[in-house]
Amino acid sequence: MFTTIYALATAPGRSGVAVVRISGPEAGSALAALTGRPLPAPRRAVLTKLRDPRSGDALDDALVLRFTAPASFTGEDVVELHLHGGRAVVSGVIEALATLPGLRLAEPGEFTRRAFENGKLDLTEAEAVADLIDAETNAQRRQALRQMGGALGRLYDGWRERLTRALAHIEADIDFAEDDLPGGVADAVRPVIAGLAGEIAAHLDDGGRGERLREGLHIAIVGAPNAGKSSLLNALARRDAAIVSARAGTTRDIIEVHLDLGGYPVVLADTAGLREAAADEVEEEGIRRARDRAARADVKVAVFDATTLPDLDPATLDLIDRDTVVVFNKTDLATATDLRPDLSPILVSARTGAGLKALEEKLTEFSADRLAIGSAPSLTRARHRAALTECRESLLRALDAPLPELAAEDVRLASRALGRITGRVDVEDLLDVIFRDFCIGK
Ligand SMILES: Nc1nc2c(ncn2[C@@H]2O[C@H](COP(=O)(O)OP(=O)(O)OP(=O)(O)O)[C@@H](O)[C@H]2O)c(=O)[nH]1
Ligand SMILES: [K+]
Ligand SMILES: [Mg+2]
Repeated sequence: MFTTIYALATAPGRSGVAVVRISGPEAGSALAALTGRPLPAPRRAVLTKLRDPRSGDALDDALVLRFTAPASFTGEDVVELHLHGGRAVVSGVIEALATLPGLRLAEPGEFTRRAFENGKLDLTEAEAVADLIDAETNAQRRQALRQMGGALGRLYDGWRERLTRALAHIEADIDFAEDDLPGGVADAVRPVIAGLAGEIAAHLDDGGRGERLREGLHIAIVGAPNAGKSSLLNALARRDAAIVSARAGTTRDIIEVHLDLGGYPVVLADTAGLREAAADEVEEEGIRRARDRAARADVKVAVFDATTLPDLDPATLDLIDRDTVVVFNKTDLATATDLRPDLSPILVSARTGAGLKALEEKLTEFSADRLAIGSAPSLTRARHRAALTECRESLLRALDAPLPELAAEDVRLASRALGRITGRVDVEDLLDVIFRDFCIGK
């Protein structure tokens, strides 16, 4: 039997309204203890006085709402207290709840975990709840909502069903086999397994867009010292995030800002200027980090100082590849900027703001290309990727198995790997890891 848990479900701090959520068998009696009145009808908001059950002290005039099991988010009896969002109101109610028997403060993610354990959500849907709460851009919200609606879970469950039928087929073959039957997987099942292995491979081969969309596209600004990288970062972020100075070698650490580019999440990084002769070991380390970040970035912005044209910094030129946007900066000072059309440079001035819109549009284009989600749901977590890779490997082994018994075992393993993604098979060991990422009250 579950204990009854409670927590502030809204962000801590002063607010217009704060919601305290209670879930478990004692939720109703906790509400009665606070109001001193009979329980209101389920799903009906009622305005009522809340009092400390020990002292009778008035705590708030609150809107209260209850849901009865199993028709609630967690599948248990649930009470929501919509309080005035003052610190003393919230702490008074939380302290009053702590004195009631059978109640305790919820752990991070415990409400959602209970929803999973009570069969209200599969694991991919539970993960999507966390993603929706964390969503900062439109594209992230769309992906989270789709997954929360069960799109990903249905895809994996559908695959699992096909495997279950294939397995039944193989097992029937084993049971009814004549002695002289050829070994391995029967011809009827072979295309089913091969087809599924192919679909999983295609699903895995999505360039990681679902995972990237959750985390943001990593864009690194690179270039020679004083090219104006930090100035450009500040202009794009519309705030003074990085120090700008006329001294070459100003930036050492990586400075990150989070941007919303046309609905796509981007992590834009400013880096140390690249040069051979670093002034000291700190700058040297900065340059090492810059190169490392450039190598790991999804997209690079290579910044050149337009006033030195036609000379272009060779170290920066070296980094240009198909994932690079080339920028000529300081065009407010330069006259000849029509050089090197082969690089398709975007002409900007971080100082005047000229060309920044074109640069933003170009980066939005890159983001859309790498993050846009198609009609099929994309996998969103390394956990899913690992399980799907394992599933596919088992299927390929099944196709090569010399005996139907061995093929059956591989198909069983494949099905188990899929079941662990949605939580259809035993996943007790995973739950702590998955729900650890949630905060208290979710
Ligand atoms: N006129 C003009 N000056 C610029 C422009 N962008 C940057 N600057 C100046 O160029 C100098 C260097 O700018 P930073 O943004 O610090 O250059 P950086 O590439 O980050 O330099 P490091 O961090 O040292 O590698 C500063 O004096 C800026 O004010 C621009 O578009 N026009
Ligand atoms: K500088
Ligand atoms: Mg800088």
